[in-house]
Amino acid sequence: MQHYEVNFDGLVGPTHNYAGLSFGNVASLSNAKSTSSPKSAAKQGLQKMKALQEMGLVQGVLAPQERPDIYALRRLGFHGSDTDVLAAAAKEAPAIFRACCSASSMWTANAATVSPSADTANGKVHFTPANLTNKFHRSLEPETTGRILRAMFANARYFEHHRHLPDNEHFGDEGAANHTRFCNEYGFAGVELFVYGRHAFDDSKPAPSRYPARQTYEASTAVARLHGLSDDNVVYLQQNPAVIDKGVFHNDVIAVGNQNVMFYHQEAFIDQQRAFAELETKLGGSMHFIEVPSDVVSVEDAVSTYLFNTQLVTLKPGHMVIIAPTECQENARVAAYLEHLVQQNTPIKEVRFFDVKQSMRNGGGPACLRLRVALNDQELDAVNPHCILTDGLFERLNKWVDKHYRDELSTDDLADPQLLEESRTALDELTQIMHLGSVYPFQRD
Ligand SMILES: N=C(N)NCCC[C@H](NC(=O)CCC(=O)O)C(=O)O
Repeated sequence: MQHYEVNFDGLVGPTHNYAGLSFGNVASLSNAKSTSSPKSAAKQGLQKMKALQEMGLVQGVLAPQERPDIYALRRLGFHGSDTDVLAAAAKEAPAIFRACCSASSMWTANAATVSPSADTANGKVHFTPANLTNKFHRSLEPETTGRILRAMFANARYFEHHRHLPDNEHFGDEGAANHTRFCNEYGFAGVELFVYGRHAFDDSKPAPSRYPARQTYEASTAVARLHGLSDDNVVYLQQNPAVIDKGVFHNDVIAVGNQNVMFYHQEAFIDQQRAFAELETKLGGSMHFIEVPSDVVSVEDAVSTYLFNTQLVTLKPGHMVIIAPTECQENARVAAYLEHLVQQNTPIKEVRFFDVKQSMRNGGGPACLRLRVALNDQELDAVNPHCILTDGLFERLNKWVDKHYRDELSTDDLADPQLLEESRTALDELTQIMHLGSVYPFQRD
């Protein structure tokens, strides 16, 4: 049997904009109110997907969500026609309105936590959409995420879907951005590392003081229980609160893992020695722990370049490639470190750079844009085939973007009723291209 790690990248939605919504995410705040380009954002994402497909990897696509979220605005008391709702919300509550327009579902590392069948008690692939409670604009995502995932992974023989955790910060869950699966081979049972920012039910434990810790220990343990993981294949590790306070709002901003490689910054964790020893013992194989020292790359450089928000993909046994944003190339210290890294005797042999600047300006690097799902070939056959990138789908999606997306969008444009119409028309067509059925609220009224 063959095994694959499939990356499902988020397709950037038609309302991609910079509204400065994410306190604790340095890029989001510093680019607030600048003009975005939804068209180039979507195309940059598609180019990355195509490049990975051309490297011989199986590449998937995850559909964006409907925005502006008229339904959220109606729940908040705005009423009348859709145009009335948009106008009143934009005028009376502009900050809430902008939050309801975010295209943040593009960062599919936050869509869900996924456990491959080799790790779970019932031998199925398990999915739990992330509740994303820490940010209002992101808390609007989980219901539709759940519907889209069910439309992509529909076969109950292979796939099990859970409801997102209770919508409360005690169970704040940010999905795969804080979850890394290690294994010797994708098809073998692995060890799932859950990284959390704070304990919600124990105030005596360390926590950041400036910026929020979005993922709680209690959320991580709940997901592990839902997925039927055993104590023998789970490790928990706390993020260093000091780096959260420097802008590391998810673990994937300071660490990335693949198979038996853990690439991370010296200051990423607390109690790392215990956790790494446990990880190695539970994996029953030898791990490569590649630590980047602070005097070579500072946390600030890691945050501004997204050195760790890179994808680490295996092209052939023992040959991994880092998929990095061009920001890493533009920073002399980070570029020099990467050049040095590929000459060391580790499985990381190459670096390839990609321009995902439209996403980076909101704090989303290459790793944020993808959700990893390890599958065997029977499971892959059971995935909705219209969500797997082929040359044909790539071409079709590019044409679809050209037809429906704006070249430029400012936050003032978000109240334009025409934008809502354009977004719905685009998504309606997309559900036909990707055979998703009626996953969006406007299709279900
Ligand atoms: N690291 C991972 N896995 N994901 C990155 C998510 C970026 C996202 N940015 C935003 O939501 C900004 C939207 C705005 O400001 O308009 C966030 O902070 O949740």
